[in-house]
This record gives sequence, C-alpha cells and structure tokens, in this order.
Amino acid sequence: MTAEHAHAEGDDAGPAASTGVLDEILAGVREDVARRQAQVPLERIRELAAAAPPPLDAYAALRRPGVAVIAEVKRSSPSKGRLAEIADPADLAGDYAAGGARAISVLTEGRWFGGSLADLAAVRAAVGIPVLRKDFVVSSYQVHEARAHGADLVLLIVAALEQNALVGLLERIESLGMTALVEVHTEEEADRALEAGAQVIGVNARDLRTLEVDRSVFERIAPGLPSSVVKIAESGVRGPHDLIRYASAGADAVLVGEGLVTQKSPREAVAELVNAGNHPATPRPVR
Ligand SMILES: O=C(O)c1ccccc1NCC(=O)[C@H](O)[C@H](O)COP(=O)(O)O
Repeated sequence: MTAEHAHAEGDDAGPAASTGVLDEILAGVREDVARRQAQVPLERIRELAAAAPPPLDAYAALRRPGVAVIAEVKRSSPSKGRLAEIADPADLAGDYAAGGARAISVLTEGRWFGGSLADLAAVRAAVGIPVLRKDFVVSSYQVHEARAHGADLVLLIVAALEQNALVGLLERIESLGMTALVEVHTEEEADRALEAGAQVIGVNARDLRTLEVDRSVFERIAPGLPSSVVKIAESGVRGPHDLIRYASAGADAVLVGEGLVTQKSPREAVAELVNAGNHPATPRPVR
C-alpha cells in the first residue's frame, strides 16, 4: 500500500489496511530522518535545540480543571486521504487558541499527513499554549529537532518502539524540559508506557496497523491508569457527544484532528468542544 492510495481502501478501516500501515509509515520516516540528518548534523540540531526558548509546562496545562481540547493541524491521513488544505497552519492554530484549545498538535510527517517541521515552527510562533510534535519518533535526532522547532510535547508511539528505545527517548524528551505524550492502544502497551515512566498517556482509539477506530478502547484502558497520569483520548472525536463519552471514562483531554479541520469554522468547532469540556454536567476525572 502507498500513501497515495491507502485511503481509497475504506473509511476508518479497510481490508487492505491490515497489511500494517504503521510499518510502511515508519520505513518512510527512517529514510526522511536520515536525509535530514545528512543535511543538518546531530551536533548542529542539538545546538539549535539548546538555543530555543524554554518549553511550556504541558503537564500542568492539561491537568487544569475541565476536559482539555488538544486541537490538531492535520492536512491528510492514511485512513481518509486529503482532509483540508490548511494553507496557513499558524492561522489555524490561532483560531484553535482563540476557541479555547489547551494545546495544539502539529503532524510533522510529510508523506502521509502532508505536515512539516516548518508547520511546527510556524504554529509555535503563533500561539502561547503548548505545542505537540505529532510524528513517528524513532530517534533522538527527531527529539532535538522537535525542541529546535519549538515543541513542548513530543509523541512517542509504544507500538513503534522497542522498550529500550521507548525509555531512552522518553528520558531524552524530559532532559530537554519537554513532556512525552506516550501513545498506547492495548493494555500491554499501557503497561509498557507506565514501566517507561510515562506521566502523560494517550489512548488512541485508532489501531495504527489496521486504521480501525474503536472508541471503547479508551474505556477499557483508562480506568487502569494511575490518577497522577494525564489521560488523553485520541481519535474519533466528531463532536461534543464523543468528548462527553470519553470524559465519562476519565479523560483529562481529547485530541481532535478530522473533527476540526473539516469544519467550516474550526474556531467555533473547538469552542463547542471546550464548552462541553467545561460544562458542570460533564464528568470530571477522579484524582
Ligand atoms: O489518522 C490516521 O489515519 C492515522 C493513520 C495511521 C497512523 C496515525 C494516524 N493518525 C494520527 C492520529 O492518531 C490522529 O491524527 C489523531 O489522534 C486525531 O484523530 P482524528 O480526530 O480521528 O482525526
């Protein structure tokens, strides 16, 4: 399967997706990282990371009362193909922030998601709230890149990493003052995330190998996570009803892409979710 035709196979899940989209994405990511590293050596990217303004405290931002909304800059996806043009990611991020988003997620992978590090830097410059580098991080080079381009949070996907690599990358992220958002999809992955020391865990309803979305995955995994861990429900939020469902299962935050970028007014769509997350009737996580 290729980036060009994967989405033609189905909606949220398709038979051809079962060949393992994640592995294909990772192969491309490794090539792209090697190319960038040949252009900008590790030593230089480390210097750029060290010179960047200090990161914001994402853990504290996501622990504030109410269900936080992390709004995503997402042009395309393997499951849906082209979602939105997003000519100016800074402009979109500004709208998200004005609508009350607690953080912005920027997909920086280029082949399947149409993102870039330039998008990350542009969003960083535009907003004063935490910014997540959402990518398929497999090397510490990418962690330094994230910091150099202004990230406060970096995604680590347990399914993409051996345990040693997960632990090493998490430590590297924290040593640079950033927060690791550790993504899981099964109970076993949640155990690995906790063993690695994750303080912020995202439960993705989307199986990254099959692309199937199952919102009940959060309800299964979240109650088993310690109360000190920030619990983020990722994928499948199409409106306030999904946020409320995730909140009932203990979500501190929801991460939303498609449900925002496809709206006529992403700002109003964020505000609607934020209002639902702050509504007194919306369940609060037990801490
Ligand atoms: O979105 C995909 O099709 C996808 C496929 C393979 C790996 C990752 C993928 N998406 C990344 C995400 O997890 C989502 O962008 C994020 O959780 C938001 O999801 P949604 O609100 O459903 O767009």
